[in-house]
Amino acid sequence: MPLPPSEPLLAVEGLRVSFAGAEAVRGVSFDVHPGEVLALVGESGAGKSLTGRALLGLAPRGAAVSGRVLLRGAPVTSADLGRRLAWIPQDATASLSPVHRVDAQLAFAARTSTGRRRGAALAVARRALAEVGLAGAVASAYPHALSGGMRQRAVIAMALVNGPDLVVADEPTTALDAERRDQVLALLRERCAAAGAALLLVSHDLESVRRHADRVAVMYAGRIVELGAAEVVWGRPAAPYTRGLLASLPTAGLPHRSRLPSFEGVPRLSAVGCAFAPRCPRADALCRGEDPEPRAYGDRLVACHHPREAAA
Ligand SMILES: Nc1ncnc2c1ncn2[C@@H]1O[C@H](COP(=O)(O)OP(=O)(O)OP(=O)(O)O)[C@@H](O)[C@H]1O
Repeated sequence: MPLPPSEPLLAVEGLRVSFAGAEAVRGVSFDVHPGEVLALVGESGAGKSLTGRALLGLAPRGAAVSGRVLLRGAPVTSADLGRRLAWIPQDATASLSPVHRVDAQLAFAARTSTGRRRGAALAVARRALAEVGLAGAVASAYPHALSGGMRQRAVIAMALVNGPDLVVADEPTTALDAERRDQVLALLRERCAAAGAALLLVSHDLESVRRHADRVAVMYAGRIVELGAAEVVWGRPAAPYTRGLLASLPTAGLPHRSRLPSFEGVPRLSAVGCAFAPRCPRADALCRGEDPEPRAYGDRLVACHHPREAAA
């Protein structure tokens, strides 16, 4: 069912994930719109994967999760996973079963969550595989007979086999070299667009995100610090953390002296104030005393007491 442009496909509201009282995701809110590519970026440990997993109901054992996740206005349930919501985990190709043919594995996915009959499910599976360029003998091979790139395509076909509204892909290309990474992401984006599915891309690969995302949410220490259209956030970052993150790109074109001089140290999670304050060149007493809430700053959201737009 098509949605009015203003109504989000997915609404994440105040998502929190903690382990034994220690919060790893600290009140994350964002929307995903139909058909868009939204990237969650940030350095290792920022809480990107946990956010992606928790919103699908796949938080690891021992995690306490709170907040609301609405799909087309209704709370997400376990029945949505594999049907309206698809998940491409890190190292997804390793999750293909070595003892079943690729088309049979997709057919299984197309049967269990939809109630299709065996023959219909196999036809759907083969069509999904053909759409990513895996047809004939390749489609009915065992995973070990396929190249790494072919297995990646099979994983994309598997995610899309039931026509989901949203695909959540967690670092889908980490194991690949830069050129293959880009090809796989381009294929993933193209197939999602063709199927009318939105894509939530969890990634620390900033170069790929620059090319493939419509919007970007930058995470730091369990919070979103900046969220907006990719060309806005990448072209004119406003949060000091985003600017530092982009300066770490070799192609960002910033003179070395304009890079964040204090991009060292660790986030401050237990104390009051902004978690980035110990590393931030703009931090003052307000930053050390009060954690900034996300608020509108021009055409984006920024959680910073002293946002300042700067050319990247
Ligand atoms: N099962 C777990 N038990 C305890 N802490 C966890 C668990 N999973 C994640 N964490 C903690 O939560 C924080 C966020 O983890 P997460 O995997 O979301 O980071 P990330 O931003 O995806 O990083 P990366 O890019 O390295 O995957 C980390 O500090 C991590 O130590």
